[in-house]
Amino acid sequence: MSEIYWFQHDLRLQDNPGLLEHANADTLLLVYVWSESRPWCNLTGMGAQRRRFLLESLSALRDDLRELGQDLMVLSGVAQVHLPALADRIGATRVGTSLSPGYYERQAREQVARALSVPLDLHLGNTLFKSSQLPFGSRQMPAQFTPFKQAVEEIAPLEPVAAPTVLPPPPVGLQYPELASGDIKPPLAFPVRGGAAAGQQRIQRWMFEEESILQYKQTRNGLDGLDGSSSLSPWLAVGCLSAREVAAAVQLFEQDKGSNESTGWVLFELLWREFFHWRALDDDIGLFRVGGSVGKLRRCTFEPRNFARWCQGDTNFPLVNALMRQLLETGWMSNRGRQIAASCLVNDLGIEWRYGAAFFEKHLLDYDVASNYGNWQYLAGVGADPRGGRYFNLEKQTRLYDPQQEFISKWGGVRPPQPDHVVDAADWPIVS
Ligand SMILES: Cc1cc2nc3c(=O)[nH]c(=O)nc-3n(C[C@H](O)[C@H](O)[C@H](O)COP(=O)(O)OP(=O)(O)OC[C@H]3O[C@@H](n4cnc5c(N)ncnc54)[C@H](O)[C@@H]3O)c2cc1C
Repeated sequence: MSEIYWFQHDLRLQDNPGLLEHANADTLLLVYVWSESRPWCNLTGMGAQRRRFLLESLSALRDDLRELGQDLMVLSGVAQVHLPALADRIGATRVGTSLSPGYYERQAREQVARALSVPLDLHLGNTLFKSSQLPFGSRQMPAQFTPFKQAVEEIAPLEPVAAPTVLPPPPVGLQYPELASGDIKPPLAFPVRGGAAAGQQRIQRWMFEEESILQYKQTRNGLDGLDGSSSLSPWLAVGCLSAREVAAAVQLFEQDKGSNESTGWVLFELLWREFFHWRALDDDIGLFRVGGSVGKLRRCTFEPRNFARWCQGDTNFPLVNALMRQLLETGWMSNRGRQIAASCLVNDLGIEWRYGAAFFEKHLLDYDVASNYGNWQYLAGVGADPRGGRYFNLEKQTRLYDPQQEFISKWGGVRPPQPDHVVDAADWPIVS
């Protein structure tokens, strides 16, 4: 009995129930299919730092698998071509993968399932809860966060499951292409490396050694560096860590060292992640519509020069320039930074939110379809925000979060002034 497990956003051995489901096969082929990002909103490809982090995560997973006598086949292209061909070649009786939100992810799964002559089994993904634990029916996911939180906050997240200690061997006679070797280094300003071990080390350091979690509520709005918040999202996004492991680590910390508002706030933020994940499953293509899943339109435009200036950190707003330069160099921006940069694009520059979301998608180390598009919709007032959008006054944000302008100065945010662009007939607002 030969089986295939298709890794997607779950690049780990520990707490991977989907992988465990295939641990009793006679032979097991482990595959990752790297599909290049689709061209979208005038953008193509993946930013250098995001690509580096993903490559490191794949390489670390492959090393972990090799210690168990297994291997990881990393293929470029589309899953619905590779997986059926491999399944036929090895005579697989079933293929498995874990659930990830997202319209394109669903389409890819369905195309694979149609092209296979054996079943495609779908396992628990990277969420705190499984769908049967949610107290609302599958199509009645709350539209806003507060009712969601109230409905789930008493439910205990699932316990993480241990990594397999043995795995079936891979089928014989297959070629494993070399992984591309990255020549990009992690930036000094945000020195994180992909891989499950690096993610676990980050939990250990931030929570248990430095106990920074105890001050999280006071420090989480900082703009720079690694330590204001957990910085666990890059590992969560590619699945080197599961949300259940992070929740379990916080609970262990609370048992050992005590809880306070800050420790509870990390769990609260994980619920935001959870909310956007379940919403994205419901919203499907609605996540990418200009008016969101509810079709709420706001007046906006697409002015290419202003968009280019925002992307390059060359606007008339020093704080936003610094944030965008930080993103370009490191693949990182703090939560407060993302809110400020997004508000600037949508409110100060009047540009359609999806262009900003697509730029974040390209560059963020922690790009996650549900959290990225969900947060952008929220900011733009076409998503889950009951207030119908957020405006962050840039002068006030600078006074509050960069009063000495150290962050602006570090990232070269002060740019020479530029004349206003001439508005021409091509600048009619987009209304649908
Ligand atoms: C415009 C915009 C785009 C965003 N895009 C992404 C994205 O692509 N991927 C992503 O993981 N997060 C995204 N976020 C949410 C948030 O900014 C990041 O999760 C957070 O900054 C990650 O840093 P951290 O791991 O130190 O988080 P912490 O503050 O330490 O929080 C712990 C965990 O809680 C979750 N979390 C925290 N805040 C949020 C939030 N607002 N929404 C959802 N989950 C949250 C994350 O998994 C995070 O790792 C976005 C926010 C905005 C405003």
